[in-house]
Amino acid sequence: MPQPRPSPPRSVIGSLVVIAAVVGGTAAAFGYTAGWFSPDRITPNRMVDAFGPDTDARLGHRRNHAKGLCFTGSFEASGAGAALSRAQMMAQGSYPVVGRLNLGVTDPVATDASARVRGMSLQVRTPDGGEWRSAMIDLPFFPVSTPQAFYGLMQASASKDPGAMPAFAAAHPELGNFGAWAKTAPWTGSFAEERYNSINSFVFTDASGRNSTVRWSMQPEATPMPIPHEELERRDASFLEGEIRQRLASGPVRWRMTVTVANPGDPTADPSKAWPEDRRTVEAGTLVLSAVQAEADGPCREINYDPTVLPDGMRTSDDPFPAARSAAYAKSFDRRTAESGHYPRTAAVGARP
Ligand code: HEM
Repeated sequence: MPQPRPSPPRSVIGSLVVIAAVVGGTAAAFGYTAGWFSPDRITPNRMVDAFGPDTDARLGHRRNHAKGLCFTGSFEASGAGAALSRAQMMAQGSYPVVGRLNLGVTDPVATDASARVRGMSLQVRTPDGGEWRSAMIDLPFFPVSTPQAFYGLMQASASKDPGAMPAFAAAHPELGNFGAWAKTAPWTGSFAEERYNSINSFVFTDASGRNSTVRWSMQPEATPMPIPHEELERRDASFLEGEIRQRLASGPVRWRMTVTVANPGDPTADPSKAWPEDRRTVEAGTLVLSAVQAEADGPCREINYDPTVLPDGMRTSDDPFPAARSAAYAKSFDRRTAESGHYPRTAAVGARP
């Protein structure tokens, strides 16, 4: 008869219980993050899925702001921004930039005239190893107040139910401001004539440890020339790329970086609310765009312009968007890099006429 096995000592049982709890807890945490336990939970995957089905044309491309082109240049810091942030890119000097001009579309071959929203993404690197990434748009404010509402907006706009959008708009009156902007804001014929805004707020910390909550904008040196939308519709599908290449033939294109400081009580957590016009501003420097490159082969192709990648002296604020954006951009990045075979390096699909 086999000998009964001696019982394990109490300390071993205790360790096993702890390990089981840790393993079980970790699995539960993964399950929770993946949304297995709560069908209504918004996960990064669901957020990215909400931009629409992965059609063949989209494979390998960004799941939003899918059409764009890369650029290189520099950020010429005036030094004035050092009053707000100790980040090296705010100290007077010239720092290399890899950026991306893009359109707020989910289809990489959408026509330029179909995109109401244009974007600019930047990566600035400094000799101390600091890195600043930003993805801005030419809207003055975001259409909705929270990431959850943005998800709801995408679902409502994709819904076959004719009542979905009116119901969403009734529940989110801030959307009316976007509707008014989209109807009345002039269209221009150039990426160079747009003002690009951070929309989200961030916290800058100066050398003495003082914090300021800020938003920033890239203000064009070029004068915006309004063009009727019907006229843009008659231009070729990628007229914006052609225009910026032509403009660059006569020299670099510039924007001034303006940092706006919130007053106490300003809505720092709600990007659908613009701050009053009279807020303190600091001219931090000039963005110089010197050359553009097709995205397929360009230096921005593999950059994830995650707005939470910030140098020492800058951090996220109480605005919930950057964290939600970071999670969604990572998912989109994972998908598009895994599908890179569908987006050949030598064919500039995004720039097809
Ligand atoms: C929760 C809200 C948001 C979600 C889920 C979202 C989602 C996305 C995704 C999935 C991408 C593609 C990322 C990649 O593949 O690298 C993207 C790109 C972009 N988004 Fe957002 N976004 C959000 C809010 C915003 C806001 C508030 C702005 C405006 C400041 C913005 C501006 C941009 C721009 C300019 C790009 C292009 C970035 C690039 O050039 O790589 N997004 N967004």
